[in-house]
Amino acid sequence: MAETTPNHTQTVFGWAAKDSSGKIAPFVFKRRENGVDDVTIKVLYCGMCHTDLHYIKNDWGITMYPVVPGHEITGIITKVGSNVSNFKVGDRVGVGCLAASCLKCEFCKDSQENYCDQLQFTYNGIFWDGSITYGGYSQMLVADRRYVVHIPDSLPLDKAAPLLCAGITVFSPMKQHNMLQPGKRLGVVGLGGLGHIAVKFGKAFGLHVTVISTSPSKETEAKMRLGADDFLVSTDPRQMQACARSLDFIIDTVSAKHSLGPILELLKIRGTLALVGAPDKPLELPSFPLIFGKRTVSGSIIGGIKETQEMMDVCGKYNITSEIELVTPDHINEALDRLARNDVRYRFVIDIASKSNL
Ligand SMILES: NC(=O)c1ccc[n+]([C@@H]2O[C@H](COP(=O)([O-])OP(=O)(O)OC[C@H]3O[C@@H](n4cnc5c(N)ncnc54)[C@H](O)[C@@H]3O)[C@@H](O)[C@H]2O)c1
Ligand SMILES: [Zn+2]
Ligand SMILES: [Zn+2]
Repeated sequence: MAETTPNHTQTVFGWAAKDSSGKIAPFVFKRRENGVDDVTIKVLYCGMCHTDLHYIKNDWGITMYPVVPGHEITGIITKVGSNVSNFKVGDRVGVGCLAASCLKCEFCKDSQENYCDQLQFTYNGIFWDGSITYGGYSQMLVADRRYVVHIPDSLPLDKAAPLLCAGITVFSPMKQHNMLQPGKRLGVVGLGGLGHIAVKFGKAFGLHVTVISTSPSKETEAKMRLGADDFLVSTDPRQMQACARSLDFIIDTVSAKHSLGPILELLKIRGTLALVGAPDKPLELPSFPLIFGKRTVSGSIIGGIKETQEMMDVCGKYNITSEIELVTPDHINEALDRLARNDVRYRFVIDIASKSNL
């Protein structure tokens, strides 16, 4: 589609999945010319979110191949359109999951574009001009100014990249449920890309943080490297029962089907479980832990752009970044395999600029 759109004349090098095999390969494609509301970004780094893997493998049955994944993008502005006043050439910026929304509905007007029903994503979306969007596993991006954020000077662009999706995805529900101030007890289920940033936010905001994981091997690191206070092995009923009714709020970042019952029992009466992980199979919701504990299960998708900028500024203030493993574009497939095996501490980030061309 992009190839047939008239003003899509800029040739870009990137990396795409062409089928559901789980592999990506070099891919040359076209992007639109920089419009009046656009900025052009030289992509320096792109985080590898588990959502990329879901799309690459067509886990959710909605992938439009070829798909150029990547929505944790940082880089430098190289061009700005005539309507752009809040960015200039040379600015350090980031682009997350959002590429377009209707700009008119109640959610767009209230800076909650992420709940607009016409929302289009940075990849595998349909832009306003009808073209398919291609993401950050590529050397250059053209983005509408309304979906771009500034990166504070204090944050390195590689370690800041995962904040654009993993960071805002855990920050937004934590904020909504008043978990940005000290005193409360937070649970984090799944210690991957999203989960480890939730632990960091929890500690920065003075919360007591309990990690709930299937992997006992992660305990030492969770406590020593990330500062978690407690660690529960979710498959150990004794440990789980000993902590029943102890947490105010739990964020569940697990990417595959798992049981919710034992997790819900950890919540205090009237506590909330926020689901952000997106398994391809439905989760079973047992009614007893809900009715006996007056508990709530909620969901949340990324965050709006205003909130993303707020989160970025908070990260600048508290010096919060992702723990990353930097990979060159030649090693994306190895990184995808490791991501699928849950073997990552805690986010792969592609050093896009390490490869000058394909
Ligand atoms: N709601 C949103 O806006 C949003 C945004 C980004 C990502 N996501 C989704 O969140 C999920 C996590 O993303 P991520 O990038 O942090 O992934 P990740 O692979 O870095 O982390 C996932 C964690 O889940 C654990 N896990 C996997 N299978 C498990 C199982 N069966 N039981 C228990 N634990 C298991 C892994 O060990 C890992 O710690 C993905 O499904 C992703 O698509 C949602
Ligand atoms: Zn993501
Ligand atoms: Zn809208």
